[in-house]
Amino acid sequence: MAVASFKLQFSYIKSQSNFRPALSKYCSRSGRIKCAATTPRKSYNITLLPGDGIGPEVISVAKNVLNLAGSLEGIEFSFNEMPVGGAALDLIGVPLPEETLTVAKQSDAVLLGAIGGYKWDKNEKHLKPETGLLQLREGLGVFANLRPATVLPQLVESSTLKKEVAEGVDLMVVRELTGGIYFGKPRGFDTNEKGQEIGYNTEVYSAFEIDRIARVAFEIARKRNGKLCSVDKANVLEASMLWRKIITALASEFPDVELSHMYVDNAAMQLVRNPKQFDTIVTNNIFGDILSDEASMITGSIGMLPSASLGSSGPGLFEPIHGSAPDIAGQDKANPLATMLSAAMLLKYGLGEENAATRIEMAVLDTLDRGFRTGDIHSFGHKLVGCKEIGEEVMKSVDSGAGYTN
Ligand SMILES: NC(=O)c1ccc[n+]([C@@H]2O[C@H](COP(=O)([O-])OP(=O)(O)OC[C@H]3O[C@@H](n4cnc5c(N)ncnc54)[C@H](O)[C@@H]3O)[C@@H](O)[C@H]2O)c1
Ligand SMILES: CC(C)[C@H](C(=O)O)[C@@H](O)C(=O)O
Repeated sequence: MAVASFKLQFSYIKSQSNFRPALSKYCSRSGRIKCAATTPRKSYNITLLPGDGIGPEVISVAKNVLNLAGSLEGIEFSFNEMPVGGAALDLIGVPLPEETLTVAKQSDAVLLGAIGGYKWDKNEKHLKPETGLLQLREGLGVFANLRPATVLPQLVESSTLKKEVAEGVDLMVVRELTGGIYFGKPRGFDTNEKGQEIGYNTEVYSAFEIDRIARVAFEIARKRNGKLCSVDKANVLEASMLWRKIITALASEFPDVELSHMYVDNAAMQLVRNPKQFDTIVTNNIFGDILSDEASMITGSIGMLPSASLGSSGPGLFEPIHGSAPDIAGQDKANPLATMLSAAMLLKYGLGEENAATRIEMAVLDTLDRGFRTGDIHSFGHKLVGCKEIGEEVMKSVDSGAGYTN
């Protein structure tokens, strides 16, 4: 089937032509979320953070695709590759070196692979690769994490859900990324009154943090299908009670958006029961982490889901939602499509280069149309290839402009 006919498959993409001006309107009103570059430029500095495990493998092919799609649109990139996570621990002794954060902050956008691995799992908290990633998100101030989950017609068979359940699923998880239990204090280890060891964390949200992520989510829902589901645990947690109160109060500013609320346990169940009921989901940091992994599997594989993390100023951070996959690292088995689609989000949300982004998206669809699959999305009758080969196939599709009509 022709790629062009699938141009609307990524509805988060479809909505972008409307989304960006809407975001700009939002920016000028509240000044709380970064707008992509307003003055078109043709030369950008990109910080590449390959990280650990399959991170370097997926970044290597995504970088080539980004470069080629950019060059076809007259865009030049200069890449600065910096260490983060376990790679930085091994090299410098900390999971986020100061220089990495400085270079990232000075760039136009940041593309990250993944961090983490068995080697560092027993490290103290401040020496864990994951701590480096959280410091990076905090340091860049990227509070809004957009995780689109779209079931592509080519991959319906790769979903573990029945065809009729998975087909046509197209949702966006808007995850709050710099607050909640990930960052809340007090936290730590101690001993209780019985002399037993304890570990504790704090789920805390200010009205300000809820308001700013909710505004982003309402704007996104408005430009998609006008449905926003706020997921919380307001039957138990005070932080969720405030979350629900603030979001409910905000709804009057968005009369065109149909707001609903759902407890997270029910949402987890509903996502596999009837995922098509969801359009845009807004939720806190930890629920968003879990629900987006769950949503990824509806689409066939966690190796398909990209993400964009945006703040009120400075560069955005773009990364696949998967981890470093130590079980397949170094074996050329990783699916790099999530990272390529993250590169497309970088072009679109981070730089305002919609045409180059569309070139990548269409090339991914064309490659799938031509039957190429990595192991995680492979099904009968398709060509099983590795990370490098599917990367080369996507490059061919970008080069030929298959499915791309400007
Ligand atoms: N953003 C990040 O960098 C990030 C996200 C999640 C986990 N992690 C870290 O990654 C490490 C491993 O975590 P995990 O195993 O829980 O999650 P994971 O996402 O790395 O892997 C889960 C499963 O999905 C598979 N998988 C993941 N990405 C894939 C891809 N692109 N292609 C094919 N298969 C893929 C893996 O092989 C594995 O079986 C941990 O150290 C964790 O902290 C990092
Ligand atoms: C590695 C970890 C810190 C991270 C998170 O929990 O946010 C990961 O699961 C993700 O979703 O990017």
